[in-house]
Amino acid sequence: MALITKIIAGLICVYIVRKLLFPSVAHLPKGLPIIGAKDSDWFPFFQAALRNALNLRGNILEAYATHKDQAAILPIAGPGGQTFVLLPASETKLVTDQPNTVLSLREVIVQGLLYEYTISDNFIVSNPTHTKLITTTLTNQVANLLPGLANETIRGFEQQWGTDTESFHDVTIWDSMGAIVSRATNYAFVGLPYCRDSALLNAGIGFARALPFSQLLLSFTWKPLRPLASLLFTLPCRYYENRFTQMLIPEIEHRLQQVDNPTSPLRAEETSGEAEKKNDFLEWCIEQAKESGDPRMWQPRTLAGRILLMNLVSIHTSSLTIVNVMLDLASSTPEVLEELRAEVKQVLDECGGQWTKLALGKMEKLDSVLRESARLNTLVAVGLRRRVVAKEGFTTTSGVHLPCGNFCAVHNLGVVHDPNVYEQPDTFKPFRFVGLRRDVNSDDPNKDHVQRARLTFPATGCDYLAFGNGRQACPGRFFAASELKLMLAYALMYYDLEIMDSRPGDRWIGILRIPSSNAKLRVRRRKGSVQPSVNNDKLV
Ligand code: HEM
Repeated sequence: MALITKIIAGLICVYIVRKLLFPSVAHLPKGLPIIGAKDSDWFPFFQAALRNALNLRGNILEAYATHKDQAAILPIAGPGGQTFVLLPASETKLVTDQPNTVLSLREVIVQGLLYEYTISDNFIVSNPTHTKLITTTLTNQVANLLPGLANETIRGFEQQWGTDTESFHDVTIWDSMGAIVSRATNYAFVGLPYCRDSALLNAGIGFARALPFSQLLLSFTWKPLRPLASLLFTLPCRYYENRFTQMLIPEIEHRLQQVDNPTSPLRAEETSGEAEKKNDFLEWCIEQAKESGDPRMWQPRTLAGRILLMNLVSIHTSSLTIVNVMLDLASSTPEVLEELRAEVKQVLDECGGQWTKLALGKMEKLDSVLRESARLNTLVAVGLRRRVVAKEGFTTTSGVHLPCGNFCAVHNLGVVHDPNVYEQPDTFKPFRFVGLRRDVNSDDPNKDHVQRARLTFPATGCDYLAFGNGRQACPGRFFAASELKLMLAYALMYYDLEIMDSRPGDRWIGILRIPSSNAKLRVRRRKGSVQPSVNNDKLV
C-alpha cells in the first residue's frame, strides 16, 4: 500500500513539474519520436529535455541523420525553452510560405521572452509599428546612413582596439564588438551625440542581457504566480529600461516640441548652421506616431521604449555574428586575410576611397565570408521558429496536425552540416559563395543576376536560415549586412590580426549558440594605414 501511495505521489509530482516546465506539452501531436529520448527511458520527455540541455547540438544532428524526413518532438528546458515540433527540412518551404495568421514568429518572441512581464509598456508589444519602419524606411536609408555609420565604426574601433602600431595586444572580442556594433547601430537609431553616450549604450546592452535572465526565472515560475514573481524577477530589466528611457526622453521631448511648434527655440548646436535634418529611427518613429493621430503613440516613454526594443532585436544578433566572423578569420590563414584586404583596397581605389553602398556591394569575397560564417555558426539550433495561431491548427504535407498554440520549427543545424547540401559542410571555406556565384552561368544574364544575388549574405533561402526566410524573415538584415560588412572591411584594412592556434569553442544555452564570451583576439593597428575618408572627407 505504502509503495502504491509513493508511486501515485511520484506521478503527481512529475505531472506538476511537467506542467510547470513545459506548459504547452498537452497540445503536442501524439506518436512522434522525441529528440534526445532513449527506448529505455521511464520518462522520455524529461530525460530527453535533460539530455538536450546537455548536448542539443549532438542530439539534433543525430535526429537529422536518423529521421530527417520525419517530424519529431524537441523538448527544451532553458532560455527560449518552448517545446517544438521539429519539422523535416523538406517542409521548410511550406513553413516559409505560411502567413503570420497561421504560423507566427512574433508569438514565439512575445511568448518566448515573456514580453508580458519583461517589457513594461505593453502598448509597444501589442502595437509593434516600429517593425514596419525597418522594412520601409531603415532599409531604404542605408545608403544615406553609411557615411555616419562609417564615422562611428572608425571611432569605435579606435576606442576599442586602440591605435598602437608597434605591438600586438589582447582585446576581448565579445565586449569590443558589442560596443562598436551598439555605437554604430544607435547612430542609425538615435543619431549624434546619443550614439556616443556609453551610459545609454550600456543601458541598452544591459537590458538585452537582463531580459533572458528574467525570462528564465519566470519560465520556471508557476503561471498564476508570475504576475507577483515578475515584480522581483524583472527588477534588472526595469532598472536598465528606466535608465535608457530617462536618458532619451529629454531628446524626444525636444523633437516633439519642434514638430508641434517649429518656431520653438533651438539648441545652441542646432543654430550653428551645421546641423542637418535628423534622419534616424527615432525621427521616423515620431513621424509615424504623428501620422497615426493616436496620442498614445507619441508618448515620450513609448517612443523611447521602441528604440530600446530595437536595441534588443538588433545588437546581440549583429554582435554575435561579427564575433563569429572575427573568430573564424583569426583562426584561418594569413593568406585569407591578405586576399580580403586586397579586395577591399581594390574596390576602395575604384570608388574614390569612399565607403559607399556601391563599394560594399562590390566586395564579393567579404560578403562570402559573412555568409559562410553565418551558415556554419548558425546562432539558433533550429530554423523558422513559429507558433501555430490559426484556430483550426496547421497540418503539414506529411499529415502531422499541430493544434493551435503549438510551437514548431524546421531543421537548420542538420542542413548546414549536410554534405548533400554543402560540400565539406564542416569546414569554414571563406570564399565558398564566391565560387558558387561564379558557377552561375546560363544563357540568361538576368536570371544569373538574380541567382547570384540569392547567394549574398542577407539573401535568405531554405538551405540558409541565418535570417529566417519568407515573409517573416528578419527585416533588419539589409541594414545589418551593410553595417557588418563595413566593420569587417575596416577591421581588416586598419588592423593586423594574430592567427590563433585554434578557434575558441562555443557554448549552447537552450537552443542558442554563444561564442566564447572571454575569447581574446590579438590585434595591432597596421603601420601606414591612412585614415579613410568618410562624410565627404570630414571625420567628425
Ligand atoms: C546579423 C544580424 C542579425 C541576425 C543574424 C538576425 C536574425 C534574425 C532571425 C533569424 C529572425 C527570425 C526570422 C524568421 O524566423 O523567419 C529575425 C527577426 C527579426 N529581426 Fe533580425 N537579425 C539580425 C539583425 C537585425 C537588425 C539589425 C534588426 C533591426 C534593425 C533586426 C530586427 C528584427 C526584427 C524586428 C525581427 C522580427 C521580430 C518580429 O517580427 O517581431 N534584426 N532576425
